[in-house]
Amino acid sequence: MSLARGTRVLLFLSALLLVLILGVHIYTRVAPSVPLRLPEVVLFGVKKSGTEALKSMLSEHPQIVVSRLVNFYDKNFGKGVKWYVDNLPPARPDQVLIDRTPAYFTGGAIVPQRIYATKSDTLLIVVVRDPVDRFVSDYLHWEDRVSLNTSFHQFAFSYDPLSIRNTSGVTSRLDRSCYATHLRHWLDIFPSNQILIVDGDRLKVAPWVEMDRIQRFLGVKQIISKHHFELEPNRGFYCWRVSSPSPVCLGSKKGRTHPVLSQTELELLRRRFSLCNSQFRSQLTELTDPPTFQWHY
Ligand SMILES: Nc1ncnc2c1ncn2[C@@H]1O[C@H](COP(=O)(O)OS(=O)(=O)O)[C@@H](OP(=O)(O)O)[C@H]1O
Repeated sequence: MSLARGTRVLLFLSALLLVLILGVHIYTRVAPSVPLRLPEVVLFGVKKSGTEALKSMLSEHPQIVVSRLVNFYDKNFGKGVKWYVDNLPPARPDQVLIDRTPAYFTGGAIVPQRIYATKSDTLLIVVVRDPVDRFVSDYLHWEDRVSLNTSFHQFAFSYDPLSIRNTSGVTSRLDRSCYATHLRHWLDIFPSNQILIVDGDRLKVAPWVEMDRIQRFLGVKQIISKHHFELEPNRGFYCWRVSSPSPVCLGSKKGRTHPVLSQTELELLRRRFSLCNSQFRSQLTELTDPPTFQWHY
C-alpha cells in the first residue's frame, strides 16, 4: 500500500525531529557540564613582589583554586571568554576561583576596563614590595634569563637617563616599581572596596599576617594561620604545610641573593621612586584595608 506523498513527507519530518530531540537529550546527558565560570578574583601583580608565594599559599586553602598564568585580559582577550574559561582550572561552587596573572598590573587602562566589562564585581588583589628591592629582583630575574653577566651597577646606572628606550629594559623595570602610575588605572574603574593591596615584604617575614587579611577579604574561612608556617633554616624563607603532606617551599629562583647596594646607589634609586611613592601613599587612603609598609621614602 503506497502512502500519499504528503504523509511520507510528514513521517520523514517527524522522524527527523525525533532524532534531533534524542540527539540533544543524549548530548546534554553525556557531554561534561562546564558552566561558564569566570574567576571571582584576579591576582594582578606586581611582578617580583611575591605573587608565586601567595599563589602557592592560597592554593593550600580548601576553598580556593588559583589558575596558572592565563594572560587573558592582556594578551589573549581576542580569543574570547570561552577560551578563558576553558583555560581555567575546575572549581567547585563553594570554592573561590582566582586568576593569577602578574603582568596585568602594567597592562595599562585597558586591562581593568576589560575585567570590569566582563565581571564588574571581580575582587582584585595586588602584592607590592619595597620598590627598590622589587627593581633589584626584576634585574636578577632578567640577568638569569639573558646571562649577559651584567652587574646590577651596570644595569641600573650606566644608561642615559634622558633616553627613554634602552636596550636592557631598565626603564620598564624601573617603571614597574612606580606603583601609583599603574594602580591609578585600577582605582579609576573599580570601587576601592574591591581592591586589596598585600604587603609583599610582610608576606616574606610574617606571611600569616597577610593571609589573615586576604582570607577576610575573600570571605573564606580563616584556615591558614601562623602554625602552618615554618622557617626554612638554610634560606631564611618560610615554607607552609596546610593540606600537603610535606612542607611547600619555593624553588631557588625565588628568594635570590640580592647584590649589596652602596649608600649612593640606594639613595639614587630611592629618589627615583619618591614621587611615585608619595602618590601611591595617598592612593592607599582610598582603600578599605590599607597596608602599612616598612619602607618610608
Ligand atoms: N616564602 C618565600 N619563598 C621564596 N620567595 C618568597 C617567599 N615569599 C616571598 N618571596 C619573594 O617572592 C619574590 C618573587 O616574586 P614573584 O613570585 O612575584 O616573582 S614572579 O614575578 O612571579 O617571577 C622573591 O624575590 P627575590 O627575593 O628577589 O627572588 C622573594 O623575595
